[in-house]
Amino acid sequence: MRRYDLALIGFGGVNRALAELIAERGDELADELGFALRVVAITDLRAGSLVDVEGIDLAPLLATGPGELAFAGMEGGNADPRNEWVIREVPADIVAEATFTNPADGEPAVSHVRWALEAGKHVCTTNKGPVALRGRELKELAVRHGVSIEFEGAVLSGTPVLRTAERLLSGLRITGVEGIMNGTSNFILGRVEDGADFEAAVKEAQDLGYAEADPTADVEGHDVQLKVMILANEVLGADLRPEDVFREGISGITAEDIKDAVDKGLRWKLVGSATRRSDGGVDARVAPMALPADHPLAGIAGPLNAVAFRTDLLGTVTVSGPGAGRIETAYALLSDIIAIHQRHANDAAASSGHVVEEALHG
Ligand SMILES: NC(=O)c1ccc[n+]([C@@H]2O[C@H](COP(=O)([O-])OP(=O)(O)OC[C@H]3O[C@@H](n4cnc5c(N)ncnc54)[C@H](O)[C@@H]3O)[C@@H](O)[C@H]2O)c1
Ligand SMILES: N[C@@H](CCO)C(=O)O
Repeated sequence: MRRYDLALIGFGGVNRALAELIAERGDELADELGFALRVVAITDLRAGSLVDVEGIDLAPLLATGPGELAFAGMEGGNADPRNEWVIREVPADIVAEATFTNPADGEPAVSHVRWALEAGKHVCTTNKGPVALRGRELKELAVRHGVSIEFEGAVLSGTPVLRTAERLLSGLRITGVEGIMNGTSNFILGRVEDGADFEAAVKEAQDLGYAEADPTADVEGHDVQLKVMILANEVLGADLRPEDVFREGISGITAEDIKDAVDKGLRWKLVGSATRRSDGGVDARVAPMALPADHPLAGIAGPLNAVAFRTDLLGTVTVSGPGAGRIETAYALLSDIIAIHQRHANDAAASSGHVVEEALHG
């Protein structure tokens, strides 16, 4: 059976949840998917780095609280993350990048992805920075090195929006996308609608693992701005930069505004959209909107998100599902690994994917 060795860059909510999936359901997944997964390296800003080319024993790491994990002193461990060395030199097949999203220039995640691709390693990432800000260049780099870069989790966590557009809507002309694309802000708006305090709702979203490391990115619309860029670039063939996407967040909406809207049968939602103009250009924006209760997006509640594709032959096709969450986003990484396997299982390049003796698996 083929086996893929993984290097996890960033060991916060998402990559820990991926490690949990591998530790708890690895055998079941191998039976179902036809390949095994093994973690050979982990790096994290706070915990340091840990390398074991024979496979890291994940159970003790997962039994340690996130804030308490320190790799220094463990065999193969170091207090320093040593990202570049790990990404370039440790013999892994796939690099899973899940460090902080930097909406300004995407770094250092852009470099993490570039190092991996240059080293001939596939990349799966949930990090919106590299995809939104440097996606075109990184995809070209991947092609040049005969590897894949997959990023389903960059939009709507594990809900398959990008792959639906790429694989299931091909042949249609997509003229625009519109949706609720931030779990945190949607959760906050709902909680304030229920009477909670705004700041308390932000804290709840952080505790539930929905929010960015700096939740300003959620509340002020930077996160949706990046997602709109990704959708516009991937689905509408645009090449948008942040300054091309008008952005307004939800911080200007008061509890009073929310109550007034409810009294009028309206619901405040943070809506992102990208629309193809008749001259071929794309208009894109992020802004709060008070939607009538019967609007298809008005009922999308809590961390649930939705993206509606406007198409020529089918009219509007909407994909809805979790927009945030640790395990939901770890599933996005798993779906990326499945996509890499499906694309490369028979490649010569994939011969770096190790073959595990059948005998080991019965
Ligand atoms: N949590 C979600 O619901 C969700 C959904 C979709 C996408 N994402 C994206 O996935 C990524 C990870 O999200 P998360 O919820 O796990 O975040 P997190 O803040 O829980 O974890 C990020 C981890 O990366 C580490 N890190 C940061 N910079 C690093 C660096 N330079 N080198 C090594 N480690 C570094 C941090 O120490 C932290 O442990 C983010 O980019 C986020 O935007 C998250
Ligand atoms: N912070 C983001 C994570 C998913 O990208 C959200 O709340 O939607």
